[in-house]
Amino acid sequence: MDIDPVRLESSLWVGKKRYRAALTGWHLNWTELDKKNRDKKTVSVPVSEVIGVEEGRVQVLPQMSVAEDTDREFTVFYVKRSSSGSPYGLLWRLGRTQFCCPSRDLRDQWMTQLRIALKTHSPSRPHRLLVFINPFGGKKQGRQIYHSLVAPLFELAGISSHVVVTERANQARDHILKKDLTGFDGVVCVGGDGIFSELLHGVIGRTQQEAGLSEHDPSITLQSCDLHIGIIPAGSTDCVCFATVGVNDPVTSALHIIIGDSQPLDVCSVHHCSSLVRYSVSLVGYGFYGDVLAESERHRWMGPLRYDYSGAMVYLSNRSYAGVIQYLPADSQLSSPRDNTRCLSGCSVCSKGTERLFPHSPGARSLYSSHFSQFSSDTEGEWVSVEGRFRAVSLTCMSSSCPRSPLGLSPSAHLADGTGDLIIVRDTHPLGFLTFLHRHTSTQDQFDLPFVDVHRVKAVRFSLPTGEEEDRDEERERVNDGGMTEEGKRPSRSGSHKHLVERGEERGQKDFLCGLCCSKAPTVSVWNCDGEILPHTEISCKVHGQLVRLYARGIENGSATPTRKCQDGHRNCKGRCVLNN
Ligand SMILES: CCCCCCCCCCCCC/C=C/[C@@H](O)[C@H](COP(=O)(O)O)NC(=O)CCCCC
Ligand SMILES: Nc1ncnc2c1ncn2[C@@H]1O[C@H](COP(=O)(O)OP(=O)(O)O)[C@@H](O)[C@H]1O
Ligand SMILES: [Ca+2]
Repeated sequence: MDIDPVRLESSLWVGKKRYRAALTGWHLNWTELDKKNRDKKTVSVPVSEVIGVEEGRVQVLPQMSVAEDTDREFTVFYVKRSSSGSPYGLLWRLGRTQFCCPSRDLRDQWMTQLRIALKTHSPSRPHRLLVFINPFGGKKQGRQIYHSLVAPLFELAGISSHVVVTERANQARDHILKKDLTGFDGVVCVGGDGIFSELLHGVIGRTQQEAGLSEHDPSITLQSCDLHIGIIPAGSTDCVCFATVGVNDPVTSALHIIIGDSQPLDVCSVHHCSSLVRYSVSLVGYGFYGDVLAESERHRWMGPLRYDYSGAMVYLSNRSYAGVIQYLPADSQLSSPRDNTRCLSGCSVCSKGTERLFPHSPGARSLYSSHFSQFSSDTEGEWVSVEGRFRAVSLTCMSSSCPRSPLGLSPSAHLADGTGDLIIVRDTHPLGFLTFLHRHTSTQDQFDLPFVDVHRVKAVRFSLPTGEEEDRDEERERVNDGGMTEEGKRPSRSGSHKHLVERGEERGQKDFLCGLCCSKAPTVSVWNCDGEILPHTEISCKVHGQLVRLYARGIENGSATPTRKCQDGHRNCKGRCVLNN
């Protein structure tokens, strides 16, 4: 049993009020005392959420400065939860309390003990970070967001950072793959899902290189990555941040990074023939989502609004595509995409996933993962095949919630359970499809429609129906031209973009406004892989459980995240009634 002794207790002043302050191993508490020494209200801060301790009365913004140092005062900075701002996740803010001690000696004791407690109880905090800013992401405010909101917090927490403002697409990915990363505890991006994806590819690629594993072999169990990834949201969709933190807020994310939170994340690898094409964490989508992305690339100047405009255009173009989907179902005893649960911080489904994946001590984790993970059984089971015409085919490893769809593409998906959710929207009339899309914006169940199916899966394959297979020469040409860089066949984002937009035009996707009046609709769509167009139509996907780690902790339970009504009509039961039955 852990013993949590009181290390220091004394009477301190905050402003004109007297407090009894106590530092235990795990918590810093201060209780207001009335004139008769009776307890009034107590503030309790876990040591793991203390950001920093400074001598004197200190302020941080606009820059760190000592307002006054009477040699008996010290200031404690900590995480303070604020309920305002978002109904979906808790905003974190920097709390600050200035204490005054009866003597300088006591002040020094408090400072020393607090700093020792921080070191002892927060061993996973980063000391040195490599930060990539995409100056063109979202509303182009990445630089300003980092320097005004994030850098002062890192400085306060004693984190040193090396900042790279990117000058081209893929610079962050290449940097992580090739440069010396000695001394860095983690990598951070300031931007959207695209720059995050660069970090994801860099970190996974580098880890496999160092482990001597080939990323191209779909049958291999990849090595999970130790280098953590942090996301400061400054992009257009910011889905990965929203789905792992619950809000898109730079200060909240910076505080999660500082305290060294750690959230494992499932990753889907996408292959074509025997080559890796890309990794994805949020969306691998064909049909509607692919078409929206292809169309939106033409309207980048609109910023984040490009997706709304393109979404409307693609909807009006009323398209469906023929295809053959094969999937390998996950164990339906463990969870289901329709069990009405939410993956929240400390999720028990994901914890069971961790036990299955890494049943031994943390030290044995990497050895175990490469030999015995559940994914040694990822090819076990019966493949199921579905052929038809589809409005949309989507695979997501997480809920993919974002401001546009606060509960996400699959509200009950889990961040780290080793599975993905496959959502199949068969061809239907325009009003039916509009109902499906519209339900993403409310708490109505988008899966409760006769033309929609959802399956929890370990792997998925997509091919064109016999007679409509992709032209092999065209495939080869695209791979050589746009999809990969020369070194080690790693996927290239920008190259593939332009090429695929052009290729899309050849395929009849000239302009959706034109598509509305043209009678000849294209026979194939493109794949949207976390906001990038893939250079292939026929792909196979495999989910790798907990392959990477983010500086996050999942969505905290305190937030009033609205859930769907369960089968018994309860709201916010979070599936408990279903699970209890
Ligand atoms: C009538 C109302 C229709 C509303 C439909 C809402 C459906 C929203 C689902 C959003 C899923 C988001 C999955 C995440 C994808 C991102 O990785 C990707 C790139 O983001 P970024 O790098 O920040 O640009 N974003 C998209 O592909 C946008 C999809 C938008 C679809 C409308
Ligand atoms: N300096 C740069 N110039 C051009 N493109 C860049 C640069 N840095 C990153 N990118 C690319 O920009 C794309 C979009 O970035 P992202 O940060 O996701 O913004 P958004 O969310 O607005 O799409 C990504 O594909 C990323 O690789
Ligand atoms: Ca998952």
